[in-house]
Amino acid sequence: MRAMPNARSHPDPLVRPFASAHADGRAHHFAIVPAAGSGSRMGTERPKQYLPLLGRPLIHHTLAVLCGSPHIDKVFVVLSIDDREWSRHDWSALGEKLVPLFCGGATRADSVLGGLRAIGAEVAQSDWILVHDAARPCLAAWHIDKLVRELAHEKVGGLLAVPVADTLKRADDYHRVAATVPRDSLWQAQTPQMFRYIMLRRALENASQVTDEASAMEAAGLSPRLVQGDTTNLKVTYPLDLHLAEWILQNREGLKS
Ligand SMILES: Nc1ccn([C@@H]2O[C@H](COP(=O)(O)OP(=O)(O)OP(=O)(O)O)[C@@H](O)[C@H]2O)c(=O)n1
Ligand SMILES: C[C@](O)(CO)[C@H](O)COP(=O)(O)O
Repeated sequence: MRAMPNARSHPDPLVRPFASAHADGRAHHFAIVPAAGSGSRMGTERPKQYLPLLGRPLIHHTLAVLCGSPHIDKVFVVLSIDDREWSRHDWSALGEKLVPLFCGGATRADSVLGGLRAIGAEVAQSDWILVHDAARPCLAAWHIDKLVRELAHEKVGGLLAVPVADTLKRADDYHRVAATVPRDSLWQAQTPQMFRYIMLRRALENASQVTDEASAMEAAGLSPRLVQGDTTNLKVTYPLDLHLAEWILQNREGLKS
């Protein structure tokens, strides 16, 4: 008869019966960086995370800030199974924290969930996971500091976000204004989004068609906390964003809010 696996040491945290912890008794912080997208809105043949930005692949800037953060123990970057670019670049300057995982999926949520599954054996259930888009290369150390500090005593976790600053219009099918939408209480979600490993994994396993981690947590009935960031942490989506990102990185010191 085949021996039953010991549930307490089972590699899949969803099977373990109670929250495990590290030997030092504290929750650790890990980053997951979804980088398996094709960048269709950018319109370039090369996926946007590898486009040159100040002499390095765009994603190098993103990973450098995460790897350089004293808060973060390891940085897992989730790449497409078919990725042809990663091995063409030198990542050695980023040090030992960086771990590539070739397990990206069809959507951003699939890529994040693939990453969470892949690291299941080395994280504790209550560890914090910071999910950050590869396509946000202007993340700054102070963004991470603020997020980690403000969420340290939260049960659920939360995300960086900025209050909507413009008047909002809902369009009809002909690009005419159908309505003005009250912007009170509206925020634009950014990343990192920081949640406990087991809660985030369960939420994503059960969610359908979510565009960020917070949405999956909301679908699970939880209320992530909004931590105010700033617009320098932009997502490079369209060609103009690449120029804005370059300017922000070159002028970073003068932009600290
Ligand atoms: N299947 C996917 C799709 C997206 N991403 C990642 O999720 C982040 C945010 O997604 P987005 O800006 O939409 O990137 P793309 O999907 O590459 O862009 P587009 O939607 O324009 O195709 C990016 O770092 C992207 O690489 C991913 O890991 N796996
Ligand atoms: C996660 C995100 O960056 C928060 O703004 C965003 O939802 C990603 O969306 P995309 O449509 O995959 O670019």
